[in-house]
Amino acid sequence: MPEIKVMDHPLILHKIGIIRKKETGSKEFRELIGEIAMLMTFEATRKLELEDVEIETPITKTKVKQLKGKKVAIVPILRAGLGMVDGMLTMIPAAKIGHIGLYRDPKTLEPVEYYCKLPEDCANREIYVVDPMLATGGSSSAAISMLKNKGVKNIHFMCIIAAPEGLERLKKEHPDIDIYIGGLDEKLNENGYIVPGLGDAGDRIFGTL
Ligand SMILES: O=P(O)(O)OC[C@H]1O[C@H](OP(=O)(O)OP(=O)(O)O)[C@H](O)[C@@H]1O
Ligand SMILES: O=c1cc[nH]c(=O)[nH]1
Ligand SMILES: [Mg+2]
Repeated sequence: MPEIKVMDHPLILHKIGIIRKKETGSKEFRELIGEIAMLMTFEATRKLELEDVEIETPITKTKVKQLKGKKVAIVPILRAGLGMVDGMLTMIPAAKIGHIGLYRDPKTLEPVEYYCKLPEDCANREIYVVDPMLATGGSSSAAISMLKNKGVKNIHFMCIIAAPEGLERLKKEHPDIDIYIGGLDEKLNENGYIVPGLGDAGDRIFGTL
């Protein structure tokens, strides 16, 4: 069963409070996005399957748990999704990384694709699509459709802030994926920005405001 989970861990909520502040500068913003992504990875990977394997400690033989089956790939939606990758790699260092380049046309709010490079074996991996912001849902829905067109089945989506409108769209267009959200906000404004939100995540991460 697909899972939709809004984070409730105090460390995650505290850090989200800091990135919302308009006076938080790029350096701190970028560091916190990475830390939040790292902490959210704990929740988002809870369903990964384990198997028992026999090993030898320096003392004796014993059984330990190891991750079973599919390997992981992280797929950030450029640019802002890049800010989440290093934090996630701290938790899953062997993950492969795919990149999907999309920007949202400021007038139409429609996603415009400009890049796609995925691991060759992505159809056999557990895929984590990441983007700090889920606003109308256009970008994340398009990215997930691109992956499905390449035969990827096990898709999880992780974002730090979501608008209800984007969550509804994603649930409708991709009812089969897990969705992990740091904070679920009130609404979108007339320009398609999340309220209260945190502004433009990509610009704040890369200092291009
Ligand atoms: O849910 P949506 O309405 O599609 O909006 C969300 C998208 O908008 C932002 O990207 P942006 O277009 O600002 O590109 P950037 O990451 O290069 O800044 C954000 O990082 C998402 O990708
Ligand atoms: O509030 C928003 C909406 C889309 N993209 C952002 O970076 N922020
Ligand atoms: Mg942006």
